[in-house]
Amino acid sequence: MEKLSRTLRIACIQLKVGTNKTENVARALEKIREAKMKGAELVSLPECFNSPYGTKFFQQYAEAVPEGETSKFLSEISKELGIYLIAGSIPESKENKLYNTSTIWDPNGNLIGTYRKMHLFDIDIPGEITFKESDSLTAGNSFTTFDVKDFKIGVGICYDIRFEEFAKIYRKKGCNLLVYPGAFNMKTGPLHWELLARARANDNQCYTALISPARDVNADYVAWGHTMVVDPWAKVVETVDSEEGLIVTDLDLSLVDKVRANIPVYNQRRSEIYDTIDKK
Ligand SMILES: O=C(O)CCC(=O)C(=O)O
Repeated sequence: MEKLSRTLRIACIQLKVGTNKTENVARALEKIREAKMKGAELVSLPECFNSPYGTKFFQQYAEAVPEGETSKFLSEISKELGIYLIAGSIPESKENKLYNTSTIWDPNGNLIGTYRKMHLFDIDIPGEITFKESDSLTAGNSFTTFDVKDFKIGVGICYDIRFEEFAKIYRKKGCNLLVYPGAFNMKTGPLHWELLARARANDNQCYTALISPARDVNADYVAWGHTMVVDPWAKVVETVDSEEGLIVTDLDLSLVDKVRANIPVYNQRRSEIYDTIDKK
């Protein structure tokens, strides 16, 4: 019984996302069912799973949370299947503002958390990729954690993974699993996606999962794919390529304990020194 609460079967869905919202949601529900059939207890969808990723789409696809239709389907499926669900993200509309928002559902279909992307993706690599989320989105300001068995899970979205302080706060809050629905691109994905997943897992000695949409070469924004789960040793335990796919894997907290005991960086930090210099 004790051991059971320290293992968790997680599923990460690398979903094919197109321009038809109804089809996107239906497809997500189908894949969530497949994950449940494989025994998943916690399922995660990618960033922007009901809408194409792009500033010009956010307004058109946005919904209120939890009043919108996508939330209704998410609540129903989590309850029907008795699973925890991190619903990647969707464009959320609230009081004339738009957010990139992840909703989290429990096995009774209750909304137990929402996370609004805190760091907006504004990038300008002339001649290659220019993207400015802050043209249409507002940033969130709060962290979101929730518990499943003995796991404490912290949620971030995509670009958030570049900010190591953000992940460190989750570690301080006691998280042992970080989940980032995300959609890197063909410029930053090849060098940075796996590097950042492994870096955050290594810094914080926790499991880290990154969940991308599948690659669509005809889309305005071409996602890198490569959904992956990394363990606290910073080892990639499972990954997929760029097509639609599903990872189902078991996480074990004894590995988190072991790594943290073997390499005690967390307790050896010299915060008193860093803080003084950082504040200057
Ligand atoms: O940081 C990157 O390279 C990609 C970030 C991104 O695509 C996003 O935040 O949605």
